[in-house]
Amino acid sequence: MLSPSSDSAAVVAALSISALLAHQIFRKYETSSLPVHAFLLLVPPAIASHHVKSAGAGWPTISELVFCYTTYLGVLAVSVVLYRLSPFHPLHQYPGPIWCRTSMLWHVMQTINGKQMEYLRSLHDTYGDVVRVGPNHLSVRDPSLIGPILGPAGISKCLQVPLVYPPRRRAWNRGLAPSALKGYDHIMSNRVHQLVEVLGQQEGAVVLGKWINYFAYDFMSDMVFGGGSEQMRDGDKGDIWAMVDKGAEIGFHLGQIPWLGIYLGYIPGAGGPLNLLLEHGRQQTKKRIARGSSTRDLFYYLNNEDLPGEAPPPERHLLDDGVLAMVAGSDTTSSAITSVFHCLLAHPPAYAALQDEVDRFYPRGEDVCDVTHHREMRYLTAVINETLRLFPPAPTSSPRQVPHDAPAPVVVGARSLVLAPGTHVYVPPYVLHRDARNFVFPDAFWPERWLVAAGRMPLALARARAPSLSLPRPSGSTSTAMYAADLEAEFAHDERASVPFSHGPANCVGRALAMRQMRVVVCAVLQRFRAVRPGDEERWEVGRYEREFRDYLVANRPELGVVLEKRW
Ligand code: HEM
Repeated sequence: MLSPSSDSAAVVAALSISALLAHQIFRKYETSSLPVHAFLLLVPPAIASHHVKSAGAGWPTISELVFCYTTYLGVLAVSVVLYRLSPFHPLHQYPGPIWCRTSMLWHVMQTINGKQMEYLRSLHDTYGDVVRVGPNHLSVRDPSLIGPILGPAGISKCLQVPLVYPPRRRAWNRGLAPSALKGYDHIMSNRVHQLVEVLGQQEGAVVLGKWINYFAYDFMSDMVFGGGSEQMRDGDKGDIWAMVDKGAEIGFHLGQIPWLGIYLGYIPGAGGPLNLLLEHGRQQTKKRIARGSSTRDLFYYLNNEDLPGEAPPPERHLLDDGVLAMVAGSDTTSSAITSVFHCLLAHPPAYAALQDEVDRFYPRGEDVCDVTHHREMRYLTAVINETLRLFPPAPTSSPRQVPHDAPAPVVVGARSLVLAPGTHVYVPPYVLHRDARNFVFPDAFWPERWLVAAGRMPLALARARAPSLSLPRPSGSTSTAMYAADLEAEFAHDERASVPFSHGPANCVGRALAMRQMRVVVCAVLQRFRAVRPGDEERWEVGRYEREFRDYLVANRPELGVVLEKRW
């Protein structure tokens, strides 16, 4: 309650005007500085409360403080929401659910279950190819806009989700160029042979994803830091994978509401596994920098050790690079390889076709790490492409953002998408991959589609390999048969829309390495083992993988139980 001495109408008016001013400052500068936030949110009501205090009293009462703060913050919140809903907002013209317009909290609530990719897909199915998914956030499903948004003349990466700090990208490019990859081949060879050996020692059903995780982490540690991990030998002693999974999940949610992340950063222990993950990556990096290079690992390039005349980059960039390499270099590839095995086990004809190809190129005794056959292994490539289409390891990838201080809106693509300063844009791979206009039978695993599209397999043969696929019955037809002519007419395959590694100058720098790793591991396992579903068919339910596949920037996948029978 206000004291009788106060002029409450004047105080309310002053508080409201200050709140409206604060909104304009937040809107224009989107600052993430804690002192600025504290000043704008706390100081005006504190000053006002001194004006409303009872005459002669030293300090305002609790009720006077509550009155001032609720009035101020209430007006601020209402002003923000009304502006976001109003025709004055620069994204007003784009369709989307009303709650999405008001706050990113709605988005977080819808995606906290890890199903962001399915949520975005459903929004696009309802609202079209460009949807307003947040107050200042658009999601785009039009393949013709991929180049204009992500390409060289497009929009740069959202700085709240910093991956590679842009000037550092050149060093990453050097460290993952074809010549550098050759230098990592011996590491790949040692680790792949070790994987086959440990898998051969397991009895009964194995959780394949766990072993692929161990392999990926050991390989990444050798390749990035020159060593330091022996998970295949000793197990995950430091609980690294729990840290990676949980840390990625927390980082994903905080990335959507950056101010929340800033506040939590000041509360000791609030980031939990995310902080542990960051700290672990930094420690690994510090040890590696202190040790110097014993081999040409990735840090040999990131630390400019390959450029003798060049000074090393600042330590803070190297620490960020170390954390990024640790997660991006192991979790994504492990996810992709695990998904390949899920798809093969769920589709025995595809497994049989791939086994034939592996046996042709890598019969017993042939070194699976000899990568010279990869180019000719077209079915293997089709299986990997198809797996990455259905289960992209980064299902929504990272957004782009028009800079806040851009002098004018950016206009992109033939459809002249107008993006105001500050707009975030998602181009989610999962959504593009599962659009029937880009890929016919979008939810089906059908590797043959890639061969048909490349002119390497007749459509009729590809169709015969997948008898369960059928197009909707033509109106008036009573037949359930799929006629070749129907499919010919309906066959959609737009490779522009296949973007598991994203697109453009800030795309995945590790693409070539990841493809090499996936090919080698799949060939190595198929050469040595026959992978079968564990006896209990009920437990091995095909739909479970899809249901439990979750999007936390990097996909979180369910355990994959497999029995590996030795082939010789
Ligand atoms: C199947 C495996 C992989 C997939 C599907 C994948 C996918 C992606 C995607 C979608 C992005 C975001 C790109 C964008 O925002 O445009 C990305 C970024 C990145 N990836 Fe990968 N990735 C994989 C493996 C790897 C590997 C093995 C490395 C090696 C260390 C790596 C290193 C990176 C880095 C450093 C970035 C940040 C690039 C930048 O910001 O300039 N990735 N990846």
